[in-house]
Amino acid sequence: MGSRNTFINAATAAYVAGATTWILLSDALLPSAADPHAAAALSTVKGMFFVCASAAGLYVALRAVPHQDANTSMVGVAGAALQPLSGRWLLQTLFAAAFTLAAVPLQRYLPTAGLMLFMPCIIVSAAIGGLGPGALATLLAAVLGKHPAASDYPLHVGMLVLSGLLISALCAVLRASLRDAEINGQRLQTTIDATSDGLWDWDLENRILFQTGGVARLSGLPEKNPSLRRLLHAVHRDDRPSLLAQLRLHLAGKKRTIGMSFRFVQRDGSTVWVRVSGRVVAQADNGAATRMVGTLSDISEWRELEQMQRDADTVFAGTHEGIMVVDTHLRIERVNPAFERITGYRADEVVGQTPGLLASGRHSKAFYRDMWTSVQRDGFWRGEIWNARKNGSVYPELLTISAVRDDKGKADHYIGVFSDISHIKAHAAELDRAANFDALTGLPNRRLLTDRFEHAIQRSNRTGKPLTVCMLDLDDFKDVNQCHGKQAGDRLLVEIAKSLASVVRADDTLARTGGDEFVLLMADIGTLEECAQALDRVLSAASVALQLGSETIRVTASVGVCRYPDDNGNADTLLRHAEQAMYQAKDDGRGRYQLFDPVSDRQAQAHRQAMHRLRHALEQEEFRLHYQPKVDLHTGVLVGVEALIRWQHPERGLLPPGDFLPHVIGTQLETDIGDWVIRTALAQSAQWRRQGLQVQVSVNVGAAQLLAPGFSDSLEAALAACPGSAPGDLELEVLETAAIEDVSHAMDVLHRCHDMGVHFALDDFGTGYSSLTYLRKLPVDTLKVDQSFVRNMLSDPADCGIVAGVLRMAHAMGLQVVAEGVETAEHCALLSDMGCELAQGYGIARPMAPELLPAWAASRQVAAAAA
Ligand SMILES: Nc1nc2c(ncn2[C@@H]2O[C@H](COP(=O)(O)OP(=O)(O)OP(=O)(O)O)[C@@H](O)[C@H]2O)c(=O)[nH]1
Repeated sequence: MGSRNTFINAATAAYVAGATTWILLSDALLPSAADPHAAAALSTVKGMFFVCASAAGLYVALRAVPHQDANTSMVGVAGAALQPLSGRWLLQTLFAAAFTLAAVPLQRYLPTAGLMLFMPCIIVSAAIGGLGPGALATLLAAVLGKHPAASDYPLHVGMLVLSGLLISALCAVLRASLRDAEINGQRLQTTIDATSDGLWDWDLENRILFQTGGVARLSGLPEKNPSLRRLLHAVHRDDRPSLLAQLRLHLAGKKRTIGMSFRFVQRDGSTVWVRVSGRVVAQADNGAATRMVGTLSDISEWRELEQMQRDADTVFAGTHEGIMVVDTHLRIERVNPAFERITGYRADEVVGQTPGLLASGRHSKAFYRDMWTSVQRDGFWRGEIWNARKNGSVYPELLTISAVRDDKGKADHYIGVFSDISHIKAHAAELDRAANFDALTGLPNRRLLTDRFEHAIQRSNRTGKPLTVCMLDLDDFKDVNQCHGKQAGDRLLVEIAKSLASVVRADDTLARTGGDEFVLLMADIGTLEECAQALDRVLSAASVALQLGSETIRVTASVGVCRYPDDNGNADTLLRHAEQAMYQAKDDGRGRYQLFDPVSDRQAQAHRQAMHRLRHALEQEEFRLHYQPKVDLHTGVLVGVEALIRWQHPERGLLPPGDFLPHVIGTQLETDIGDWVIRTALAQSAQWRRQGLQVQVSVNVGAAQLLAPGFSDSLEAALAACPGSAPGDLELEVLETAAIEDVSHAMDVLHRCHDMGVHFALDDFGTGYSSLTYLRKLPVDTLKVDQSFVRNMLSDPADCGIVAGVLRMAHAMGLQVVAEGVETAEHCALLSDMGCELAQGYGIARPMAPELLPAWAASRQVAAAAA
């Protein structure tokens, strides 16, 4: 404000002085005019010059008048910015001096001009250099100007000095103002350039939009000064209507300012959030807005922060985890709704309190100390903790405490996030129960038993006291289910479990390991006598009675027992031994206990190994079939062969069936080997047929094989797989004892096979007890008289009588008879005399390899022909 007034005063004074000096000095020129016309013209020129000069001066002065709001405090800054200008003062001073001195000689040529001659020098020096050079030029003009004799010369000098100084002062002020204006302009530009914001100035009358580079930059438009229309076009389609609505409201005077956030869409499709603020600053007489100014700010970062804050607030409020913010004095600052839900405390009840409010009393002070130590050291702690709700109930939570650090790494506050894991714990307990305990009786199951077993063994090792392992299996429990229903069976199992639990000690383990199977681990039973007493208690507990209405159900149990460390194996071995002993107890009559016997265990082991080796032999095709001829006793001609299995053992050579077959009797392997024998015999029969030798092959079929499900189907398949042989070529020799094991089933199978064309012989006839009625129903074609009768028939009349009886009976039933065990020619002769048609035995031929049979058969043919 000060500089503005100073300027106006100086400009006015300079005008007064300059104009007066001009009038005085220029009027002195008039007498030099030759005539009155020339004087009048000169006066006109002089006046015009004055008008032009004063107009130019007025224009410069008005333009240079400092703005009313100019901030004088910035002059200092501007001075600094214009430092280079002040370095020129010497040059300007020298110029002023030289320019003024140059005018001195001109006085001689323009004597009438007088001191006026120096006015341009003064004005130029003042304009270029300001007060200093202007004053110097004035001084030099006053001192060096020619001294005319005119009486008013002192007045002229005085006017020159006064106007020179005023012009210099005016120029100085003018320069300072110009400098200020330039500095302010630069400052404004620097400020605008320094911010990413933009300024805009909208001339509504002329529809012109002035704007700084920031506006164009934020709008993402390529042109430097985009039009209002273009700008609005760059505004996001969704934001444009509200922006225009605001603008309209403001222009209509219904809103004091505009201020809103919106998005500019950039050329790559991304958006930039900006905030516009502005207002009308000028209005026409009718109140219509003529000018609006405002700013446009980049608020992308702010929006991002705002979004993050909003997200954080949403998480804080909406998460299922409880959150508490604690200050460095461990006072709760803030909690979220989930905290209130989980703990039952309202926010206003806990803010200002310490988290100790939630302590359940289940953790020691050391626990909390360690927890906070790790928060301080590592920045966080995570773990399970038991806390108490407002209602006093204690619950487990999974808690994470994180330290929030400031710029210097010092903890600013702490955030605790926790979730109530009661349901997870309950679920885990439930899973644990399901995984480790039997659902029906609640006793440990096999899985938990394994764990307890290890501990029991370790404990026995520690204490030196034996561990008694019992496996208990209820006898004929199936019958309970069948007679009384499964529910009754269940109830009995529960009763027995309870009863057994009541006779074992706390340290002992009672587990249910199967349907009606329990395992007992009893520690601290020293002598065998004590053991026997304990087992008697167990047996009597197992036969507890269950009252079902008027009925009483009761079962006995068989218990197998082994004792560690006498039986020094691991848990699996001990269980296996107890199980073997249990089966032994069952075999010995049930309702008793049996100590494990290592000898029978070794036999069982040997049996398992043999089975394994035999299975391998079958897979590796180590079995062979040898064939023993059957001949017609009258002609001596070969009529059939009996296939007999051998094992071509890689190390032990050819083994007879008695060395290996007993191991497989009654097992699946017996059936598998039997199937192999049938397939091989059929293939061999087909091969002989191709060689011109038609001979019936007999195959022994064991009871297990015959009665196994699907026997007739597999036989049919074997016959179909061997088209070169006829079903009549195959005879199955069935033991009499096998045929009577399950009569109706055997009968069924035999009939089905017989229908396929397969022949049957009843082997070892006479050793069983089959009734004649039953024998008649069997579809057998041949009876084989057991060799025990044949062998002794020569010496034992009783055996001879049996053979004769069998022969008579067979003939009466229309059956063939084959005598086995024929060892001598006398046997053959006697049998033949008795009417027996067929015979086999060492006296006729030993079993032989298949490739030898054709030659043997041929030799018999030759002998028969010769006879
Ligand atoms: N009620 C009931 N019966 C079960 C349960 N689990 C298995 N069983 C039956 O228990 C019986 C066990 O039979 P086994 O042990 O093989 O035979 P057993 O009749 O006891 O004869 P031995 O053991 O030879 O004395 C079977 O019939 C199973 O179906 C169960 O949870 N509840």
